[in-house]
Amino acid sequence: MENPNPLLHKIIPMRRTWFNRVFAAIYTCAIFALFYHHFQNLSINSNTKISILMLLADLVLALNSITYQAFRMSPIRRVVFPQNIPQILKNESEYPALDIFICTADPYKEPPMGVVNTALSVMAYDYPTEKLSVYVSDDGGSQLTLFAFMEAAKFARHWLPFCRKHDLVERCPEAYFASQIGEFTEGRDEIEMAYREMKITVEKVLERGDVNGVNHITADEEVLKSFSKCSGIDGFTSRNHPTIIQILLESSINRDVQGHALPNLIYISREKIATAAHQFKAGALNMLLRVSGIMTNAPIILTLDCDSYSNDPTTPLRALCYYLDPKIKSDLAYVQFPQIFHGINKNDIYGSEWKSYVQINAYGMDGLMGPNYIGTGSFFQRRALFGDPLSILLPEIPELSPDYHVCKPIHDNEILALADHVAGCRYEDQTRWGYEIGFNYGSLVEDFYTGYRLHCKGWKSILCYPKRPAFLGSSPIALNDMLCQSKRWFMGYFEIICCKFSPLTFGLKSLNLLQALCYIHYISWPFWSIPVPVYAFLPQLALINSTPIFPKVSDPWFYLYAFLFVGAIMQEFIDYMTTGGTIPKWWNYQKSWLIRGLTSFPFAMLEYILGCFGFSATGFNVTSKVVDDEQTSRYDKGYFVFGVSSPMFLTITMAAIINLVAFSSGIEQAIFGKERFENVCLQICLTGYVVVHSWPLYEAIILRTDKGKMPLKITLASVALVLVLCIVFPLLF
Ligand SMILES: O=c1ccn([C@@H]2O[C@H](COP(=O)(O)OP(=O)(O)O[C@H]3O[C@H](CO)[C@@H](O)[C@H](O)[C@H]3O)[C@@H](O)[C@H]2O)c(=O)[nH]1
Ligand SMILES: [Mn+2]
Repeated sequence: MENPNPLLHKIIPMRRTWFNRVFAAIYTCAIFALFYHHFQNLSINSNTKISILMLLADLVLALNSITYQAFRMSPIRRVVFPQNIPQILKNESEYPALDIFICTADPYKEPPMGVVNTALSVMAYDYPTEKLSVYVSDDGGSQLTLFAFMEAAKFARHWLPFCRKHDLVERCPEAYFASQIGEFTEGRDEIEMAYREMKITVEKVLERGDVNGVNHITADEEVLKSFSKCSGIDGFTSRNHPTIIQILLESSINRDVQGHALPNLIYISREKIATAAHQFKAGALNMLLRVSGIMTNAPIILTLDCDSYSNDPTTPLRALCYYLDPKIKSDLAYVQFPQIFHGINKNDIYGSEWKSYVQINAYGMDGLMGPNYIGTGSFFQRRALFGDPLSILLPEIPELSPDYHVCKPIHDNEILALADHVAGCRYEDQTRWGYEIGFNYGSLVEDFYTGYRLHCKGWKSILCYPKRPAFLGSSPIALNDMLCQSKRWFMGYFEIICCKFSPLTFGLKSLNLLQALCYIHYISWPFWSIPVPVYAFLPQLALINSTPIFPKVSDPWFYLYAFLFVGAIMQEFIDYMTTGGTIPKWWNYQKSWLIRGLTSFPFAMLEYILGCFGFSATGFNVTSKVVDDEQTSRYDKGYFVFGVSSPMFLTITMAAIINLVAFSSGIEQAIFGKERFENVCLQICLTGYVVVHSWPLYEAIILRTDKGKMPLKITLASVALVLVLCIVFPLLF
């Protein structure tokens, strides 16, 4: 007999929880002891300036470590059983509709073929086709992206049946053709040829920067019409143009080569004028929320970055395992899949996996109110973007309400006119969009902020972490790109700390305490710009000047320092290794924190402060997804890619140099007995730790000759600045 309530999901608590709790208690006590020691020191020490700086640094580290424990109080893992869904949903028509949002912003940083691949991979989902709608938002307002999508719509007619026929797992064409070399699949050669042809055409057009003159375009009148919208207007730029909506595929009309329905595919570039704030990605998402509301109004929405293609066609069914459970659905805002990247090198030299963020901490929040929203790979309940779980907040027009039933076809003139209206750049003026309805404005990490605000309203979220990654995205391989990306995030965190809804005030009141501590942990990341530079320069400069600043080996306080340092590192190490990490990756992740602490964090702080005084405008600088073969090969071999003369390289080069100097000086002092080894032991150990981490820098400064090495300008400037520091230090302290 069939089970009326088949099992869809299950929770598995993690075994280490008790150990975590005991450790948290001991570690917190040790931190309090440290501050006792600090204040004792302040009252007797002659060198108060150094002590105050060290105290400040330790305060930030303490806040970070204590809040870090919140993630470890009740971590859980979950399992889903999508194979049981057919017992509940007997017909395809019973499946809830799914609207998929893909955002892109610049055809030169985000190559249209990449965006097209993402779209094709989700159009081919194992899900009733008539229920799928893919909406592409193009903030670049580019005819090149539109052109690529017109080609993709034609290709989809072949690609979707091909995936279905061979039951492919890999449904992103580029990834499929790259992975299956040598295997025989019937019809593969033909379809690969069609794909390559499309790719060449699109790339040629991109190179020329213009679609006019491509032979088969001029033949098609419909196509001409939409392009004339893009380019026929005087002064048309990506920042100044009317709304462009192009229905590329309509499920009720278009068929694939086997006569099956195709999903809806709609291209939209919202209206832009120079004087209106367009709110970056959050603005784009809200526009998509409205346009999709008018056209299909699906109850479930998947948001994707242009580079996160689907790596598993069953993903929507996994999300459905939660949305089909009425007990869970009532206050479930989103099901978050982790952000996993392809193309990261073997030992992940930049720590780009963000393992603690993506995996370890996410399991921890999942046991509380749920993981934070990370902008991509998230299945939202549309209703959650309108008010709290108990009371719905209705938008200005009834057609935008999450429970409105659309009864006209997409191409209907009324629908199109209304869609055009709600995509207008003045539409949101004097409305609650971006503040109480939809995705939240006010932070460069709109994703994090939106998830946080939803949790504050009482919504929950769930982490779905299947073995096979559901999505794969791209991650920067040039160090400067990576640092600029983190800098943008940290500026976003600053905006959140300082806003009216800061987790430090509003969050603590509205959330469960542990969940609030998790959010505080993240928003306190930018303050790493205090301890890392302090610990990277101060003990070193003091060592060069033979000034001991930590307790000596015979002092009992020495063991406290040792415990705090080793304890923190070991906790991370255990977390890392028990979630499938390797030792080199863990080591590099440590390094990445030191690097960010000297670059992205302080630069974000500086830029944020300058911004407050009106000296710099904060903006969403899109991360480049262009693949540079030369850089990639260097990165794949495990080398840092410097190359450009970025000011952010100055601080890390300075730290590398000064630590080397201090380390040699410390060893010399110890050997020649000027300062007894036990007095400066901790300083020498710390300096040695940084020196070992700085190896890639020494290599890039001295040994490398390739284009990715450290520019000579940066090295010379750093040496000069280090000299200045060495001269100034004895005068100041
Ligand atoms: O004005 C804009 C700026 C960006 N985007 C899109 O936003 C996405 C993310 O941009 P990206 O440059 O890749 O930023 P990342 O830092 O890699 O993105 C991470 O961090 C962002 C918040 O800073 C989140 O929105 C993303 O989901 C998350 O992957 C891309 O698809 C862009 O096309 C827009 O649509 N409009
Ligand atoms: Mn990205």
